[in-house]
Amino acid sequence: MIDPTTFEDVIYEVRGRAAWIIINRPKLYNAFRAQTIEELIASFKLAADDKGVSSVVLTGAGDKAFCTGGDQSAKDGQYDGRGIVGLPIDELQSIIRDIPKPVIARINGFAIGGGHVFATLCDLSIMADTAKLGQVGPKVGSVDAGWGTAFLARHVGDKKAREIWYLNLQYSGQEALEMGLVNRVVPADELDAAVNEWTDIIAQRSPTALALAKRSFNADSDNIRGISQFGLNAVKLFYDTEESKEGMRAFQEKRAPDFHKYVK
Ligand SMILES: CC(C)(COP(=O)(O)OP(=O)(O)OC[C@H]1O[C@@H](n2cnc3c(N)ncnc32)[C@H](O)[C@@H]1OP(=O)(O)O)[C@@H](O)C(=O)NCCC(=O)NCCSC(=O)c1cc(O)c2ccccc2c1O
Repeated sequence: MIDPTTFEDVIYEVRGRAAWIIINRPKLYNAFRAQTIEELIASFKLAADDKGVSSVVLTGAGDKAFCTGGDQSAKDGQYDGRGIVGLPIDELQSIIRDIPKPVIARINGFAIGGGHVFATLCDLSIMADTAKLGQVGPKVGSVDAGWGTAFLARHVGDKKAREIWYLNLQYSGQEALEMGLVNRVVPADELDAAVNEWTDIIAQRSPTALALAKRSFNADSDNIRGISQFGLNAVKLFYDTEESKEGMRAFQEKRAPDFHKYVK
């Protein structure tokens, strides 16, 4: 039996017909550690099993960040929990796809690194005009190869996905909208109203039709799950290298990383 009141890193609330799953580590810009991922998985299981819930909202606490990916202060090579890289990140990514209910990313601030991948995986994304999206993997010695790369390219096109991963720029709501990465951009103070409007509409729709539509969209990209598993196993080896650790240390020490000696 999952008891969300015992969660430390995640707030789980049912608001009307929508389950709100809120990453609650605002001081760390809602970066995740292993425990956060476990609580997120548990939250999605609760939402999946609750017949009163017709959609899920994934978001971050506060106004600074949606999620900025793996907690670099909890990482020394691998992360600190179970799973291939010390995070059951693949289980969480799978449940976002497999839950037979639409998942809406409420992008209230930075969606960076693994947070960017979550936003990519959600069925729909509504973004505040003050928020920013971007990838940092090659800047910090990491990569989410699969959902983060190949699935991103399905949304924004191959060239744009490569730009996002190779240059690690940050993109505004308007740019994210233009590249097809989000569905809607609204003023920050209208974000909740926009999310509620969509969860209310979804609550009126046939749950079975929605579940079948979601499964059919997923079927066309399910091969990426295999790429993702392969990528995760490769990243596990990468995390133990000095090259990857240089990226992580540079972020922690607030300096630019020096990767020059690793050029192939
Ligand atoms: C989000 C930022 C662009 C914000 O920059 P800004 O300059 O505005 O603010 P600060 O950098 O000073 O950040 C404020 C404050 O928050 C802390 N913080 C932010 N992000 C993190 C984080 N991820 N971990 C720990 N702490 C964080 C920061 O240290 C500051 O704290 P102070 O105490 O000093 O005030 C910028 O912060 C940024 O780029 N953050 C992201 C950094 C990052 O490296 N993210 C992880 C990338 S790797 C990853 O997420 C990942 C995800 C996956 O899904 C994977 C799957 C498979 C394999 C690998 C994966 C993987 O590696």
